[in-house]
Parts: sequence; C-alpha cells; structure tokens
Amino acid sequence: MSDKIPVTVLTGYLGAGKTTLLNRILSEQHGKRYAVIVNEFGEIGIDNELVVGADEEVFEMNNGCICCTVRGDLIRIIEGLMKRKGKFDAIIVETTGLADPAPVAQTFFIDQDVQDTVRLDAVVTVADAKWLVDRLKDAPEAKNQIAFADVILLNKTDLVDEAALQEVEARIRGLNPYARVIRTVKSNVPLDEVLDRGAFDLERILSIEPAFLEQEGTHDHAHDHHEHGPDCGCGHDHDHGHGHDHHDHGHGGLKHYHDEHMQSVAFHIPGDVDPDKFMPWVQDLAQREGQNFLRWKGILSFKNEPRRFVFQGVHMILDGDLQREWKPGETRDSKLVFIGRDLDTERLRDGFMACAA
Ligand SMILES: Nc1nc2c(ncn2[C@@H]2O[C@H](COP(=O)(O)OP(=O)(O)OP(=O)(O)O)[C@@H](O)[C@H]2O)c(=O)[nH]1
Repeated sequence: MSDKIPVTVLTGYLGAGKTTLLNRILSEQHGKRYAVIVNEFGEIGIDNELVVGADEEVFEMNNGCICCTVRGDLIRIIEGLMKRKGKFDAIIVETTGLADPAPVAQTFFIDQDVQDTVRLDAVVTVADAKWLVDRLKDAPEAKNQIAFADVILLNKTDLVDEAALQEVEARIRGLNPYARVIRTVKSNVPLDEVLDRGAFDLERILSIEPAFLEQEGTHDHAHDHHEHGPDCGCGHDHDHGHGHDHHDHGHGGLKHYHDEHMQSVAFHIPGDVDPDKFMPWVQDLAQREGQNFLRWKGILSFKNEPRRFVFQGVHMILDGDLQREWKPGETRDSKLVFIGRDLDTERLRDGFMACAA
C-alpha cells in the first residue's frame, strides 16, 4: 500500500475553517508537495483564490455538488494527476461545506485505476466549536460529516468557553466515538495529526479506549423507531430533522450522548476469521444494508495468512487489502466497527461471530 499516493478528504460545514486549514497545510515548511482538488459551488471559484501555495497545484471542480454529479470529474482529475506522478507526494480534496463525504470517499474504492494508484488516507472534518451543536440539529450534512470522520478538528475554540467545548465534544462522541478529536484555533494543528494517518486510526482507538470492545454494543441505541426515507444511493442524507434525538446519560461525570439515528458498534473475535465466510458475508451485507453504513472498518486476522487484512467500506462500496505481516508476539485478533443508522446490532454481531475460523 505504501507506494500509493495518500489522499486526504477535507470536509466540514460552511465556514468551519477548511480553507484556513488548507492554507496552513500549503504554507507550512514540511518539504512535501500537495496537489489540491477544490470543489466549490457556483461558477467562480472564490476558494481557489483564497488558497495560497507556491508549488502546489490546485484543481477546481465547479460543476455542481461533488456528491451528486462530479465523481466522474474527480476520477478524471486524479487520472490526470497520475500522469504527473512524482511531482507531488499527496493529494488533498476539499469538499464543499454541504457535501456528503461518502461519494467522495467511495471514489477511491470504486474506480480500479484510481484504486491502483491512490489510497484514501483519512477523512478530516473541521467543525465549528461555536455552531456545531446547532448545525447538528438542523443540518443533516453536518451530522454526516462528523459521523464520517477519522479526524475531527474542533475549530474556533477561541469563541466558546470550556463548558461549551465539553458539551460539543460530548455531542461529537455521541455520533462518532472513533474519530480523533483535536481542539484548534484557526485550524492550527500539527500536520502529522491530519495527514498520512494511514487510512484510519482503529488501532490507536482500541489502544486508548479498550473499554469499547469490552462493552461492545453499548454505543448503539436500540430505540430507533423513526422511519427513514429510502436511501437513493446518491449519498445524500435522508435523515429527517427530528428535534429531540439526543439522550443524555451520566457517564462518570462526563456527559454522554447517544443519537438515535447515528450509532456505532464494535465487534471483536479473539482470533482468526475464515475469509471464505467473511468475504461473502460482507458482500451480502453491503448489498442489503450498505445504505445504512456510513463507514465500516476492520482489522482482521485471516486463517493461514501471515498478513493483516485491513478493510474499510463506505455504504455499499468496500475496499480491503492484505497489509503488513503480524509481528512476532502481536496478538492476532479480528475487529470490526460500524458507524451508521438503524444498525441491527445483534444480527451484525451474530453475522460477524459466525465468520470465526
Ligand atoms: N474566531 C475564529 N475564526 C476563525 C477560526 N478559524 C477560521 N476562522 C475564520 O472563519 C472564517 C471561515 O473560515 P474558512 O477557513 O474560510 O472556512 P471554510 O470551512 O473554508 O468555509 P466555506 O468555504 O464557506 O465552507 C474565516 O473568516 C476565518 O478567518 C478560529 O479558530 N477562530
């Protein structure tokens, strides 16, 4: 995987600080060269002019919302970039504040040429500390962007007090316990926190919060009785803006929220998985229930396989790779995480457990 060019998808609601982060990435002395793809609504690419950078190349996509019409353009731009391989080290795609990151991320899994040359490194979401809680109530895109993220910059922390920050962090955790959350002012973050993360931080999360796996299933919420509109597969969120979808639990002094619509569950098999069982299971699951899964991710130990199988999916689109070898002394086990809506925890657990070797 290492010779593939890493792609960072930068997302976040309108005005959260994405361009500020991009400018920081492009102006800092890090010795790396980035190709930047900016998607902006409208004819005139204002964002392009706001993006500084000497050596970097900025490509713009103005043909509408990236999430509906522009996936083809994104593929073409990346193919064009690949002809200039060697001229840059990484690609950053900045999406419009209203885009659903799913179709963008999927692009890196579905087109074979793209898949052979680049890899989705991480989805980085910039969130506005002052306004996120409000946007989570009225803007389904904002909720998707949080649930989807591998890394979240909680930006504009200068505009709110500590209590408000803790509140917004609790909201974020309720939607996505797996993302790394970093507080920032003016998107000021050490760049290695957001770039070249290595697809996702499952291992880090599991090492920091081993309790997740011990209490598997506790991050979901069983009382989801709202009906959803069908997901048309375009990646748009069909969530209805229900006003009171949060439950507030005491949690060792820390506030803990569950969101009835967005859930996350993690499963663990303390040993090998049989790929002949696992592969058909996930493929079938993707077909039948993929629209409910925003992200699914796993690190698996396949029977008789010296390398780790690393897996991620976005809705129906799946991507898996045999990566590095298990190290001597490393515990070979298998973990799978789902973030999505209306997850049938019991059935997912039973299905995964049945894949044990
Ligand atoms: N007070 C404060 N303002 C900030 C911070 N970060 C960014 N801003 C300001 O917020 C405004 C929006 O920042 P941008 O970086 O353009 O946000 P964006 O997410 O790219 O916005 P869109 O392109 O509209 O989606 C700018 O005026 C920034 O200077 C911060 O940490 N604190």
